Amino acid sequence: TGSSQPQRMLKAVQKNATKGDPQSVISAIDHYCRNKEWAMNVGDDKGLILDSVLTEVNPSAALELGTYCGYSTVRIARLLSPGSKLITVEFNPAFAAVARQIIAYAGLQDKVTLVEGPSGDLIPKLRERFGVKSFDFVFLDHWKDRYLLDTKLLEDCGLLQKGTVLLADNVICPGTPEYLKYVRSSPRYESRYYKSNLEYTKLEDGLEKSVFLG
Ligand SMILES: COCc1ccccc1-c1cc(O)c2[nH]cnc(=O)c2c1
Ligand SMILES: [Mg+2]
Repeated sequence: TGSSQPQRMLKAVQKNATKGDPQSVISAIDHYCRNKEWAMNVGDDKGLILDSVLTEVNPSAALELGTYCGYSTVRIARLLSPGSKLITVEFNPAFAAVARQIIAYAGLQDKVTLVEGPSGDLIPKLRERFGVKSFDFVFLDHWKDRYLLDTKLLEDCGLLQKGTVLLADNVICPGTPEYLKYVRSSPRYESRYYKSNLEYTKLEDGLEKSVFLG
């Protein structure tokens, strides 16, 4: 049996990036996925929007749903202020194993806690396990049919506070219609669409930024 795509991505990072240099890890993954093998990282186009929203929010407690190989984990963690933390949740153990190595290669392991398991089971345990009061920023990039369920779960667990920013990937492709309808119609959210491209393609995709109003 040969290597998996995540393992090939890790090899590309180890070959082409500089240990401890997050930007080189990001560039190595983007180069590999654009020129060798497409992969479902948020990518460089949408990544610039993620960077700008992240910089604006400057969260002390951030949550990512859907780690995959850790590309957006590295993009987020590299911009966190000292002492700020990112918790990232991944269901697939093979993805998590590669992500841990890519996050460590970037030198960001002290800012990131990777938790393996289903988001629906883990979200209610984040407070007791990690002492999280609430999140300032949430990046949704996992199963599209979990976006709305997990958003409601975060609300019900009191893990969102007035001003918390939710940023959702893939709201056009593959698409998250129920989630969009909810955040755009609920009086509890102020929502805005950032048009972009599906990673490494010319197809449309975008990010939806939704501020929780409390
Ligand atoms: C497995 O489908 C891959 C794919 C194929 C065609 C179009 C989009 C996607 C896609 C793109 C993404 O950024 C994604 N992000 C997170 N979880 C996903 O399942 C996901 C899927
Ligand atoms: Mg995505």
